[in-house]
Amino acid sequence: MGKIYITGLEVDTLIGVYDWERVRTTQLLLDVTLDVDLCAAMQSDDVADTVDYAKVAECIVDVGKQSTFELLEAFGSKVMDAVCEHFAVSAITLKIVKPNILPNAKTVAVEMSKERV
Ligand SMILES: Nc1nc2c(c(=O)[nH]1)N=C([C@H](O)[C@@H](O)CO)CN2
Repeated sequence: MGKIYITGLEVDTLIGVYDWERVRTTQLLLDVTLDVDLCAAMQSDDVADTVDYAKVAECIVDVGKQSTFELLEAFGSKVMDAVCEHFAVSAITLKIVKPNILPNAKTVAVEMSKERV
């Protein structure tokens, strides 16, 4: 086994509870950790034998373009479902950072994880 990380992935999406958040998209920053079997690619040096992190990033950006959730939790659930559906990961951990949204905090964030059943 092994892990693949994507950090600080910029994802624009319509998200938020309040009316003022729903008139334009917000940029979120995502940290993604994927549990992946890396053994084949360690031997073959072939991207076809692993999870291509560029394709995962593309998939997540697409989810953002298509989503209109209120809560980070619901958006995160959709992201994890999409990654587990399209890629050979045994688990995913996702941290979603929403910067500059509270007047007295730099960022807010939620973290969640999902294991393939
Ligand atoms: N646990 C959460 N709390 C809140 C969320 C959220 O997504 N998860 N969102 C909001 C608002 O949309 C926030 O961005 C502005 O106050 C509030 N609380």
